[in-house]
Amino acid sequence: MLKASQISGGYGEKDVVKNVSFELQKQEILGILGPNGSGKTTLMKMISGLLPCRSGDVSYKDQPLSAYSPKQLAREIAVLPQLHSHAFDYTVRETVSMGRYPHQKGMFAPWKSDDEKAVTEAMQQTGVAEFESQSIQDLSGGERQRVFLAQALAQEPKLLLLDEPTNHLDLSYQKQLLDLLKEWTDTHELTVISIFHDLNIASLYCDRLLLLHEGETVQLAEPGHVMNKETVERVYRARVHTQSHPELPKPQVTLLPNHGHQAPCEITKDHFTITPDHVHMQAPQSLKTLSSAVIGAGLGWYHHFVNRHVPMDYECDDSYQDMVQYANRNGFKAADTVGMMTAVKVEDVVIREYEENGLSVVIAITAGVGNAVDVSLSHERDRQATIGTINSWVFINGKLSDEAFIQAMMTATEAKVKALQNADVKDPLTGTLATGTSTDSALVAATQHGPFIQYAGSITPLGKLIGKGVVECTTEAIDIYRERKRT
Ligand SMILES: Nc1ncnc2c1ncn2[C@@H]1O[C@H](COP(=O)(O)OP(=O)(O)OP(=O)(O)O)[C@@H](O)[C@H]1O
Repeated sequence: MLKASQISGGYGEKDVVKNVSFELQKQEILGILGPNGSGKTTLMKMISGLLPCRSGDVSYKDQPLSAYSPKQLAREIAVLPQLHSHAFDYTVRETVSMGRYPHQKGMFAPWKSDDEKAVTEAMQQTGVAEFESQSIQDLSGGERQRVFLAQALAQEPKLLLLDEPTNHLDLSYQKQLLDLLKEWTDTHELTVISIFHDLNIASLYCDRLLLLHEGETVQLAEPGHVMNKETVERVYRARVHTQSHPELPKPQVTLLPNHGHQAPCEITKDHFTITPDHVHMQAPQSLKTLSSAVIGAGLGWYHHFVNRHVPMDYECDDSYQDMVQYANRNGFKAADTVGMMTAVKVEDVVIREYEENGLSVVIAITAGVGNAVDVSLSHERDRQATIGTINSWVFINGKLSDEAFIQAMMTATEAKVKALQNADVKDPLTGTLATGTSTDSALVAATQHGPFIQYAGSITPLGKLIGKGVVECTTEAIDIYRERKRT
């Protein structure tokens, strides 16, 4: 399709774009990224033939751009430049209709049904049909942007060149526009080159990214290769964190600002309140949390931690909503709360502090073992899970890496299993040693201040504290539970 071979060019004596090469695949979306002034717009002008290349060449369908007349080129390639504030006093329909000019033969060519169809379809798909009789001067920046996109689409190009198309668009229209472009690459065999400032949007929608720095190619590859922490930090001179998108295998970049760091704090037993209804730990500030709770599950930052007592026969179609309402009713905002449930009496919770070598943790366990399960034989059971739960909370005064969070969870789970073995808890169905109950839940939360803790496996300093603490607290909680059952 379009091929740029070692192109250099710019303004005056200076080369702004230096030795850039790429070959477009048909129907792909290629994103051009780079900091301000890195030469993105200049490159786009060179690709579209607006600015000549000082060296190298651009070809389209194996012919140099110069071999095409402007009208021939306009039938193949549409350009949507950055939106400018000035606009002529045309109606939306008139503006979109101008996109048909390259397809018309002669100055006074008749308006054909193909033209009408292309204009109507483009206006409908970009959501501007409702404004068709209005002057584009009376539209908002985002609406105007969509009108010019409609004009470019009405042109029915094979290649669309866009300069920051989502500028001025709200979240919903950004998504609509890019979903539409993606769809057109399939349905209309469209190929797209687009400049983006938003790395995350570019990563989500582009097949490949061309990252520029001072006019040179840093990388030309799939988003997963281009959007790595080191490259982005070096080129954009900003601290970032990269992680994967929650639904797609596409990297996403988060800025790490200099401000907003929380003051140091330390979790102690004093932060816990115990009522007949729940155990509540209110942290002095949000804690980074990994949990399998009913609400606030997964990784996040939370302020309130609630272990709620529910009756043995608790049944609810939507325990998530039930827990949200419970949190809100009790004055903990659900969005700021990790909430678990247990049928055991919550005043039997065992809470202890452990400290060694400058590390400290607080562990809180409620244990009911009526539904104990041997996980190695659970495939033989057909009973539904009922409430009878070991809820394990591990609060860490320290700054954990992601791997330390996961290892802390593993270590706490291994320690829980060991406590069950020590207490000789059996799966009532199989008569074998239990490894947990059918509805156990676990939480690891950290202040993210103080010593940096990279690992939390069983033989690390933190792992040793968690192992000892969880075994001791779980063992005691099981003893209390059994004592209550006996009396
Ligand atoms: N018409 C021009 N005449 C002279 N220099 C120009 C002209 N247009 C751009 N430049 C310069 O060329 C360099 C690259 O500009 P360009 O607009 O291509 O960057 P960009 O990556 O698109 O930037 P931005 O992200 O800010 O839009 C800049 O230093 C700019 O000042």
